[in-house]
Amino acid sequence: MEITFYKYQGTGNDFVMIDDRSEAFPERDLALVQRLCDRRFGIGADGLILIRNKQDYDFEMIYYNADGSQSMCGNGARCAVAFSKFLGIIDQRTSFWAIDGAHDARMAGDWVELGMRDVLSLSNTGVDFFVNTGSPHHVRYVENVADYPVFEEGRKIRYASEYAPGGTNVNFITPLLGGELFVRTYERGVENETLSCGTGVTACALVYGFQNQLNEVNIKTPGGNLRVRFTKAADGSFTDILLIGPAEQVFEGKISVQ
Ligand SMILES: N[C@H](CCC[C@H](N)C(=O)O)C(=O)O
Repeated sequence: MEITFYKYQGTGNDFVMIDDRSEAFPERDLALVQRLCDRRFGIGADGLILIRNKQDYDFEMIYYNADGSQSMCGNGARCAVAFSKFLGIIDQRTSFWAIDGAHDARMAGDWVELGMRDVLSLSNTGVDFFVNTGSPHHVRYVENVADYPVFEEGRKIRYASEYAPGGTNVNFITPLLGGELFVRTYERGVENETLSCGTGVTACALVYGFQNQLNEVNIKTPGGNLRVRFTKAADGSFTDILLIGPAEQVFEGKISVQ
């Protein structure tokens, strides 16, 4: 089977994107997903995204982590919107379907403004925080995230019994001067630090915004800068959440697989 794919990246979180409106891709073949995401034996990516038709929506995005597990992916969703524009499925605005439900988004030049699902509440876990922004996120403040052992410490929390059996993503944050946050993330399903995590920076922005009476947070990640806007309700919930950032097509390719 020959597969035409497009490689996209959103602040260094990278994805194999496939126009699968023909539904030819074997969506249960997780070994194939793992192979395509393998950085030595395949194309190489943090995840793989299928674009499919969906009644009542412009498209559906099906996201796989590199290990074949599925979740919502904020950076991947931004790339899916840019890819759908490239394919001519959408123009400037869209409503699409993902594993956590419907999302609205709009193109803003090379950036994408992605509507995230409402978040009902943050929770405390020890001195840390937990919030689900379409995928689960543990959030920990650290003294200097630039020098922090993200892989080692992130892995411990990801596999902690409190999160069994599904696990969680893990974000470490250090506030910078000027109200910006520096975030580094250990990602479940990639089982490593990624250069950024969209649902992760959204989780961090909600935690920081809640504590500092903000409704917009600029986030620095090793892969680039993102912005998160939201409305805090009196009941502790968050609505009108926007994840704003770039999405770039890096290259197009074909790959033959058995
Ligand atoms: N690894 C995450 C999904 C991808 C999240 C990340 N790539 C993003 O941009 O949101 C999980 O399994 O929950």
